[in-house]
Amino acid sequence: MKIYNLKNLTKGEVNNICSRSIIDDNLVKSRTAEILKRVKEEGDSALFAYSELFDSVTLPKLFLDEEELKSIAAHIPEKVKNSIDIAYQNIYAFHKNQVIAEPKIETMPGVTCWRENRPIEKVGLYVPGGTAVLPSTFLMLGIPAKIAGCKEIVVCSPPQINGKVNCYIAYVALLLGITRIYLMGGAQAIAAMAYGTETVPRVYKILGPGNRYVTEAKKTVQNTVAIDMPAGPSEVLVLADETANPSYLAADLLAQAEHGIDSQSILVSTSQNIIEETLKEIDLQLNILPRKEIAAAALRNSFIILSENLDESINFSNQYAPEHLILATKNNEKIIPLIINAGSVFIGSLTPESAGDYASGTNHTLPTSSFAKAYSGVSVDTFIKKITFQQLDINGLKNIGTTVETLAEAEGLQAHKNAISIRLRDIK
Ligand SMILES: NC(=O)c1ccc[n+]([C@@H]2O[C@H](COP(=O)([O-])OP(=O)(O)OC[C@H]3O[C@@H](n4cnc5c(N)ncnc54)[C@H](O)[C@@H]3O)[C@@H](O)[C@H]2O)c1
Ligand SMILES: N[C@H](CO)Cc1c[nH]c[nH+]1
Ligand SMILES: [Zn+2]
Repeated sequence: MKIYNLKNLTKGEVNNICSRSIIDDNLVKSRTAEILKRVKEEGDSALFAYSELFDSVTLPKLFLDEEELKSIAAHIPEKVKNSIDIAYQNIYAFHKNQVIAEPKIETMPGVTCWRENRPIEKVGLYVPGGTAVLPSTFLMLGIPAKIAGCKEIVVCSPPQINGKVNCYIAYVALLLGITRIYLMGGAQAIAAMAYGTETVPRVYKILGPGNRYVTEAKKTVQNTVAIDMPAGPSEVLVLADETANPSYLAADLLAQAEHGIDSQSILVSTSQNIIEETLKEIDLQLNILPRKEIAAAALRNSFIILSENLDESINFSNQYAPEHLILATKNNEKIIPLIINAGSVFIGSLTPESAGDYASGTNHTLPTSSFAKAYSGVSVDTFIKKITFQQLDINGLKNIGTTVETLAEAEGLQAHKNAISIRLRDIK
């Protein structure tokens, strides 16, 4: 991990770190563009070809149906099944609470305005399955989609080496009432859902995290289809003072580092001692991880920042806008109101980020690459459109009439004015 002293960094260097320019993505951009173009032009045949190229499987067909999912799901170990069920309940409870009907507002006597929720009819969920298969992500996307009431839910996930999905993904599908999974990953899956192919239906909005190819593809197809947000590769920023526990800090930094070679883990601390102890802990813990090569590569893209005081640390964090922010200080409660940009926040030494990744209830599909400055993580709202309604009665038309006529005239739009005047004449 690179170590910086915040007071020695120029504004430009801080900007550079915060822009994630450490990850060079020109190659990813050109490869992704090529994949999108080919799927758009060739449809299914490109999808079969990319499965062979990237996933090393020759697929007989591009999806698994309900019967196949049932037979795969039958192999799920009881312990994992029970844990998925508990995670499901917590995620469901947290998201169900997000459905709020707004009251109607009478802005003037006789002028009533309100908004109603409508589910997006066709959504496409991307469930990552490259270096690790993530049934937890399937829960994070599928539960709010179901609560929102989306009619058509298309799900894509990369095929495993046997040409199927694993039993956890199959089990979550059945739990959610999803009866088909399309076997495709990466940019080609995003292209299929954005443009449609002979087999894969085109959707109105694509949601879900993924690696750099997936994220780049989602960003590119935005002139055709809506997306949730750029989500991935994973990141964490830990704010720690001298009271933090270095072994917990190391564990949390490594948890995100093991996601992928391009993950980023950042420690910002006011304590030189905590930094040194955390580095020692990282060495110890890294060596026993099965995915140590991946985590070690991610740590080479990661860094530690020594800051003078907590205010400086918070400013840096707001500028970096991390996907996950962990607060490991003696004054966490005071920091909370100062957080402006973050995807999701984990407070105190007993709140590991892994809890939110799997089961506490909050959504783990979160904005990365500083997009937390403008985007929220996935929620029921991500699957909903809000339609505004209004109704005027005679009183309302009389009350608002002159205002609208005057403004229409000021804009030189006579027909707009007439639409009011013609009615006012009738009710006088
Ligand atoms: N921000 C979030 O909300 C969030 C949540 C969960 C996971 N994630 C991130 O999702 C990512 C999952 O990545 P993953 O790779 O394990 O799975 P993935 O499913 O995102 O990607 C796998 C696919 O990538 C494509 N691919 C791989 N190498 C390629 C290459 N060289 N050229 C073109 N395409 C290629 C293949 O088609 C493969 O099927 C991780 O980066 C993780 O950090 C983010
Ligand atoms: N940390 C990831 C979001 O960046 C989510 C996840 C899934 N499984 C484990 N972690
Ligand atoms: Zn994680």
